[in-house]
Amino acid sequence: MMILELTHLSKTFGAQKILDDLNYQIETPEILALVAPNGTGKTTLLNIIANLEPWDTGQIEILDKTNKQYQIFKEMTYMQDSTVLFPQQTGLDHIRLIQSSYQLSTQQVNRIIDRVGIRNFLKKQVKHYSMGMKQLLLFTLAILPQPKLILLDEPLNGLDPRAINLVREILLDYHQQGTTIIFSSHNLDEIDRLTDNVVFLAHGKLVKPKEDTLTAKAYTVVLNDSAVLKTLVPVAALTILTEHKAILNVTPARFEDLIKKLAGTPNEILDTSVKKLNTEQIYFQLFKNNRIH
Ligand SMILES: Nc1ncnc2c1ncn2[C@@H]1O[C@H](COP(=O)(O)OP(=O)(O)OP(=O)(O)O)[C@@H](O)[C@H]1O
Repeated sequence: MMILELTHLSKTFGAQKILDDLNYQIETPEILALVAPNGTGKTTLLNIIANLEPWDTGQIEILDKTNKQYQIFKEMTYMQDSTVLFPQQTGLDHIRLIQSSYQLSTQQVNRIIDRVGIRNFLKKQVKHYSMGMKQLLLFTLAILPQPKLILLDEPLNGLDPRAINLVREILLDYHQQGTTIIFSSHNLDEIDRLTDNVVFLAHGKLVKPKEDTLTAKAYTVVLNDSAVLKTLVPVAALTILTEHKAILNVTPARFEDLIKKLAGTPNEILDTSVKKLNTEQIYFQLFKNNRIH
């Protein structure tokens, strides 16, 4: 069964092309992070997947059903931003609404409330919630039905480190039980803690960096005089750590070339370690000026 299938998806707002013949498939349960600069179209894409926003062309299938069938919401939930909450209602009112829509047992609901640890403020009206409290309520609402697919739009926003840890643990648990999680975030360190499965929305497409598509690797090298690298490596690709140690962001071919050039000289590279690029490094490669439009 296909969990999510996006086929030839396009969307424009005026002159701005948000999605451009985008194709993407998820076949097995995964945790997928969606990353792009502000205003690129992450929320728009999630809204379109949930059929809350019209799109121009293309098809979306969720668990082998078109997303135009409202039944998809039996198997999928979507954590949007806090504007979807009702300020006059309590947290508990929101939870009861989900409980009755999905016919969840009180035992299941209580277990999840306690796991997220939000019981102490559930009787307050949402208008009196802090941003983090709203986020935790929204998160609880999204996980309550234990769906097969959860979309989360910036779920970590406004959460303190303990809450972030908790959300991470719960998402990992759900994933282990077979739930697919797609979340957007600007918190790149947190993304790396949660998953190494990251897609970047760039030029209207979802770009997945694979080993062979990475144009650079980070090499940490030890040599006699690290300053000598300034004459051989583009400044932007070089971070000098100490007199003898530097980090190079260069392609494998360029690195090999450098080793050959320095071999047998007083500045021969004495030791090397290679690090896979983290999401932040890939982000800055893809979105050089933090803008793609
Ligand atoms: N209803 C709309 N009408 C016109 N333009 C819109 C509309 N909704 C969104 N946009 C534009 O589409 C672009 C993508 O917006 P979107 O909210 O999807 O970005 P995002 O990647 O989620 O951004 P952020 O990281 O800031 O949350 C933005 O330039 C935004 O101004």
